[in-house]
Amino acid sequence: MAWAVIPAAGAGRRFGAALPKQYHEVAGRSVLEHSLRAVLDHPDVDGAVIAIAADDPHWPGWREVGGKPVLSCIGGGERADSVLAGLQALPATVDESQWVLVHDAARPCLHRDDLARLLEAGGADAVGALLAAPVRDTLKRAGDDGRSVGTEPRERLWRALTPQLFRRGGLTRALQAALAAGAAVTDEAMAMERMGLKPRLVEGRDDNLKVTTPADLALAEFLLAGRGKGRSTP
Ligand SMILES: Nc1ccn([C@@H]2O[C@H](COP(=O)(O)OP(=O)(O)OP(=O)(O)O)[C@@H](O)[C@H]2O)c(=O)n1
Ligand SMILES: C[C@](O)(CO)[C@H](O)COP(=O)(O)O
Repeated sequence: MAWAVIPAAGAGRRFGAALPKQYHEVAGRSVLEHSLRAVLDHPDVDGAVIAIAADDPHWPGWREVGGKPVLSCIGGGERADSVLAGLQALPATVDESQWVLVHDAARPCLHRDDLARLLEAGGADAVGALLAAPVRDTLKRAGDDGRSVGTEPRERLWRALTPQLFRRGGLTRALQAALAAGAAVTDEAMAMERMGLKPRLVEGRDDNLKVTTPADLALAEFLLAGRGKGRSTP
């Protein structure tokens, strides 16, 4: 069994709208609600803690979604700070050894099959696991003039997605160590890697996109509407 931590305290600067991207509506629900329901829909997920911005006027104040408990906490300046705050806000009944799923509020298109495979593979792994997608495009290095100065080898390169699945205690300590060292960790696996651990890569769908710019919102709308308007991920 697992709990989820949903980092949802970002300002959405690259999205460039007054309303933070996690609160924009797609396919009948907010981006945040789709992302939350995508993890809560799994029978082995017991509840969620959502890290929101201080004084977030858009936070709906949910106490339960889909019959499962939803807690909230105040996030921090960086995503890692928000995730750590979420871990610390988990119920005391979620002990150190229990699995925690960290899933971006900005990833509403998580497919149930990907979540099921992550929970199965990660739950059997000593370290934990993350959804990721193999790089399938040629990668270019840009020069100062905006021109290609070379091609990067892409063999064995993967794009990290979320959810990422780690045990509460180990992830908490890894994030605390990274933040204390002033290390910029952009995902949970990176914090674990800093501790010398090797999380399992679980291949996920390319359409598990992170809403970052307005164009992503249109694509998320298309994907989610195609799965049934306003329903959880079928
Ligand atoms: N201090 C932060 C920064 C980000 N996030 C969350 O982490 C996820 C991924 O971050 P990103 O896509 O970078 O969101 P923003 O930081 O809002 O976007 P930007 O970098 O464009 O401002 C999002 O669900 C975002 O809400 C968070 O909880 N706390
Ligand atoms: C966690 C993440 O979504 C994995 O790809 C990504 O690192 C978030 O990065 P962002 O810059 O906070 O969007």
